[in-house]
Amino acid sequence: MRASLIQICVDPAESVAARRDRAAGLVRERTGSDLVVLPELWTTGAFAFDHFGEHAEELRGPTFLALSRAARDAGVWLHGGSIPEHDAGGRLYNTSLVFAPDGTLAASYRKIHRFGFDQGEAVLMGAGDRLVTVDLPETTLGLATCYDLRFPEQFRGLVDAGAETLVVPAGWPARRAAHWNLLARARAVENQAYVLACGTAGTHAGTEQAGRSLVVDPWGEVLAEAGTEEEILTVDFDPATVAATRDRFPALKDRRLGLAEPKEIRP
Ligand SMILES: NC(=O)CCC(=O)C(=O)O
Repeated sequence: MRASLIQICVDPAESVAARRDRAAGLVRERTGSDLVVLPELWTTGAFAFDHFGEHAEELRGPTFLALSRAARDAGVWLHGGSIPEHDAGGRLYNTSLVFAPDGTLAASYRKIHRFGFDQGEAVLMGAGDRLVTVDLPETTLGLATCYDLRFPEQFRGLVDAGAETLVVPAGWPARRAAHWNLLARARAVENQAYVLACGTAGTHAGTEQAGRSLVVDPWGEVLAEAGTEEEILTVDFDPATVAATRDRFPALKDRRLGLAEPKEIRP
């Protein structure tokens, strides 16, 4: 299976409309890949909180249409990264869109863990409450977005739902690049799954982006890693390695669920 991660540069000097056209063009050039992945909130920038409302779209808005056509033209599965979505009531969500090769929407996923503590995304956007997997002919994708990477229970839930390839679009900042790499590898090792982690390049809202997109195999080996600039990372991987790894080293079978609550021990 061939995956291409488009680590696009989010530069405030480029308009959202221009970046949308450019991203669609980059997807069209990936004919021959099975799966193409874009990062989190690449239209606005994940840290451009002040612009979330201005650039929010209904689910089937301009970015949806551009990505749907690009997926169809390229004949690829497309994880279109995420958009700032507004629902009918005007509530915002950080929503990922996955398209089938005929351009139809295969799945959408609203980011569950919002970043910012009491600021930014955490107060501006609503939280998703649904784990999402997507069946491709070769593998089952499990969806998560950026800050979700810090919450292993979400990934275990995806694995329990059948996920073998965990896809994580992100807008991860450069100052925590070491966490990005470590957490992506940890999620791959503990879940014995592929991790496709696609970030952005550039600096927006004063936040330098890490780039450093990576693909990790179920044994924790980094198959490919991008630099810090705009780049397309293309990797061939064998989805059958997930089952082979889980058979050879069946740690997932040794889980101890439903343990008793800790007892208070008095001296
Ligand atoms: N957009 C994000 O979710 C950023 C997450 C982040 O910076 C971190 O977890 O660190």
